[in-house]
Amino acid sequence: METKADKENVNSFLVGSVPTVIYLPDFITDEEEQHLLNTIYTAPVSKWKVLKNRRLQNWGGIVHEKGLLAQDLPSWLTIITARIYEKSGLFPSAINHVLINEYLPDQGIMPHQDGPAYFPVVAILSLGSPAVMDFTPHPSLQLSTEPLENKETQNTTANEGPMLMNTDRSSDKHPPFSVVLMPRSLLIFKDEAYTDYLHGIKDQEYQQFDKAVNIPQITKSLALIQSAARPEEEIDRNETRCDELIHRTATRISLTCRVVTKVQRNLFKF
Ligand SMILES: O=C(O)CCC(=O)C(=O)O
Ligand SMILES: [Fe+2]
Repeated sequence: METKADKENVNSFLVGSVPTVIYLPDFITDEEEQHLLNTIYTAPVSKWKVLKNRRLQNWGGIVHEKGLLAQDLPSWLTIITARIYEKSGLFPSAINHVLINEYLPDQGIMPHQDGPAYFPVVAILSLGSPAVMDFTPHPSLQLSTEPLENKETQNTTANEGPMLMNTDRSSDKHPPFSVVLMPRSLLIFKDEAYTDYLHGIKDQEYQQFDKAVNIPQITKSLALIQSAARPEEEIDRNETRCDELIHRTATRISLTCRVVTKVQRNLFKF
C-alpha cells in the first residue's frame, strides 16, 4: 500500500521545471543491480529481440492495439515493480509490463513518445553504464501555441518512426532538457514531460549533459565514474570537456516499467 510518507518522499525528488520529472538516485543497491543483470543475461538468447540499434526483452505479454495479451511477470521483476508501484503511488494498478533495453556505448533510442496503450506514467530503472536522456518538445508544438490535445499528434513509438528534430518556437513553455541516468537510479516522468515531449538517447559514446536538470543529484557519483573511466593522464588536461560529457564505457541496461490498462487474459482458453 502506498503511504503518505512515500508520496511526500517522491515529491522531494522532483527535478527541472517541466511537470513532472522525478529522479531517484540509488533506487536499488549494488547487489540488486548485479542480481538483475545476472538474471537478465541468463534468459535464453531467443528472449532477445534484436533491433537495428539495440536489443530488447519484452516481459508481461504482447502489447496489442486491443490491449495487453498478458503473461505474468517473473518474480525477479515483480520484486522491483512492486517497489516502484508502492514507493511512487503514481500507477493506477500493479505494473504489468517491463521492456528491458540493452545499449552498447554507441547505441541509443531515437526521440519518440511511448505508445497509446500505456497509462501515461513511465518508470525507467537504469543498470550498468550511465547515459543521457534528452527531452525535446513534440514537433506539433512548433506550429502553434494551442494545447497539444486539440491537435492531431504525430504518433511515434519506441521501436519505430522517423527521427524528429526540434525547431520549436514555443521553447519558453517547453524548454528542451536532459536527465542523466546513473546506474541504479529510477526516472519517473508523466504529465507534460510525457504528453508534450519526445524522449531519446543519442547513439554516441560521449554524451553532452549541459542541459541536465539533475546535475546536483549526480555530481558525486559522476565524478567517481568518470575518473575511473579516464586514463590518468587525461584527468587534468581535459577537465572542462570531461565535466560536460558522459563517457559511456560499458553496456547499459534499462527496465522500462509501465501499466497497460486494457488487459486481455486467457485468450487461448476456451
Ligand atoms: O532505455 C531507456 O532509458 C528508455 C527506453 C524507452 O524510452 C522505451 O522503452 O520506451
Ligand atoms: Fe520510451
